[in-house]
Amino acid sequence: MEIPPKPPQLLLSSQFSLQNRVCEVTLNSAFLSWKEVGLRQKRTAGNIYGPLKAAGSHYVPVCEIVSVQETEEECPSAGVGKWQKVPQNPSESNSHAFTVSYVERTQKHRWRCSEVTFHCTDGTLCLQWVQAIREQLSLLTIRPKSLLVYINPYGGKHHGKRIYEQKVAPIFSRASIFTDVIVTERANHARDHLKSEAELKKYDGVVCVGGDGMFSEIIHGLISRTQCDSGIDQNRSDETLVPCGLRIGIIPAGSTDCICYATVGSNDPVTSALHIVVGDSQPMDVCSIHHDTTFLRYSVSLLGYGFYGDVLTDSERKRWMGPARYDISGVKTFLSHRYYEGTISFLPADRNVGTPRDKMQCRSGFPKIKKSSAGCLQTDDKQVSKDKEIFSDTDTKGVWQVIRGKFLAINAACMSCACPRSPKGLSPSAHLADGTADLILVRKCSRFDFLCHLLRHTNKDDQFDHPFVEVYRVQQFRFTPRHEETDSELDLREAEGSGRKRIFSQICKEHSACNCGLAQSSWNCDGEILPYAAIQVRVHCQLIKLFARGIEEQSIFDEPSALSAI
Ligand SMILES: CCCCCCCCCCCCC/C=C/[C@@H](O)[C@H](CO)NC(=O)CCCCCCCCCCCCCCC
Ligand SMILES: Nc1ncnc2c1ncn2[C@@H]1O[C@H](COP(=O)(O)OP(=O)(O)OP(=O)(O)O)[C@@H](O)[C@H]1O
Ligand SMILES: [Ca+2]
Repeated sequence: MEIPPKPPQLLLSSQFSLQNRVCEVTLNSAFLSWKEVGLRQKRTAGNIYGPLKAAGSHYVPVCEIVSVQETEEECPSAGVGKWQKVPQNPSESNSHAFTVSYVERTQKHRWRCSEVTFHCTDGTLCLQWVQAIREQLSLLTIRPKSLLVYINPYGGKHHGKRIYEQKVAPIFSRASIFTDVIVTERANHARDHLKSEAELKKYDGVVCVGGDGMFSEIIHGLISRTQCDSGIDQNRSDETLVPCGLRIGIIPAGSTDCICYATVGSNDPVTSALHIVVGDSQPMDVCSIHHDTTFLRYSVSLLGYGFYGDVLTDSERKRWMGPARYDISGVKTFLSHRYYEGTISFLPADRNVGTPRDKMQCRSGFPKIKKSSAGCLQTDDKQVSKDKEIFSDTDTKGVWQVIRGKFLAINAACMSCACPRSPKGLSPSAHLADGTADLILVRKCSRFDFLCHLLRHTNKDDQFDHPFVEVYRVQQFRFTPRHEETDSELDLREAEGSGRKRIFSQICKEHSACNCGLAQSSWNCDGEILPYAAIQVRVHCQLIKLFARGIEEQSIFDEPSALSAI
């Protein structure tokens, strides 16, 4: 039998003046609330974005209070018309106040730091309230007290430093969070510092101010450090990696900001800062990528060969353009319409984690998938080639599948990859922490068809609903470009019934322009180019944690049912 939750314990209740109106203010272990005295209570859902309101009542969850401070009262100085500070000593003054800063939800999953100031004539009462609220905040042990912050001054539009100083640092200081700030001086500065120098015991989390590339540096530093400390060899693709202890916060200041957008729902620095302050925690899957026995990189967002690899390769030469480089290179790559041949082998995920075609988007508070079910799936390394038509629930479990073909794009998304350019992302139903990635294969098709597919990244239509697009939820996969294919993979191509003569393995990087089928693309790994085309990829369930909570469906405090529970 489920034990009903204890009702919140009433801690304080007093009358204060708020904007020249008398309010009844109440603090219990769950909420700070206030309502105007004399107003008849009518229960309504109130403002859909604001704190919970019921006809003049306001409820702020204690866990969303940023801070509380005694406020220096100001009052008009007689005759002069100037405002003067009132002395702090209660005997010298009859006006006292305290200010509560709290999270307020606005549109598009954005959070703001709002303030409410309560006034009264009793200084001791004010002090009592400040202490009581602070005591409640001190019970929230999930909140970080000390953070290590890395700022990339050259990410996105080069605004990282300014964004941190003007929008984020004041919020951290209001929440009494201690910070050590490092402005990076070169690429990989943050990664190398985290890997070997940083005194991680001093901190409750690491914050990166920058884009996906900067986040990638942070996870590489933290994951490598954790494996090194635990004696794990990252070059072994079959190793079970040790999860990182420290949470990571992302202050978006990059060009795509996909990881921030897909885990918070917006790319707004203030929202991210507030998620850090309240101590949110969102586990996240990470892919490890190997070339034979060499570890290459980790990926959390997009691992893309073909189209997205070519966009990135071209855009790197245009870094000076800032975020616009991706659009220019995108159009150029689209027009070149290159396809690439190769073999994809993959190990399908358990069916209990859903499919990429279901409409179950990853949202905050969704039933969490237990790590054991997704992280420790049994694998059967038998290579069996099958066509997608004969896949079924029973015969694909634990069995490697092999697909050969000509592809415009091969994309693996460990999460939705939602970003301002593509608000639903590359795989709208991919989950942040289920131990799987969605493998999207876009076969050779006409330019027009490919454009239709790309357009669906920007609207509500199903981007997988094309005959030339296949999508699989996988735990592991490997890719072999055509010139490195083994005899059995080439046999498979012959078995496809093309009837053409077998073409022997041949390295043909120069053929990128002639579209003869021997061309080789590069992998775009979270915005970095991988040095090999032949790779093995494995998803590690919940290897890292973010200061985030996933995208909120809508404010839970907007629900009328939530009101009756109070
Ligand atoms: C017709 C409009 C179609 C628009 C389609 C937009 C789809 C955008 C999907 C973006 C998915 C991003 C996934 C995240 C990747 C990050 O780890 C990585 C590092 O930050 N960013 C990129 O690689 C940056 C990748 C940025 C790719 C931009 C591609 C733009 C394509 C434009 C094609 C236009 C065709 C027009 C024909 C006239
Ligand atoms: N001080 C620095 N000088 C030069 N490069 C740096 C510095 N600090 C970090 N970097 C590198 O800059 C690259 C890009 O940074 P970042 O990800 O912040 O911005 P972006 O590429 O504009 O955005 P996005 O990755 O979202 O597309 C990262 O790969 C990082 O390694
Ligand atoms: Ca996932």
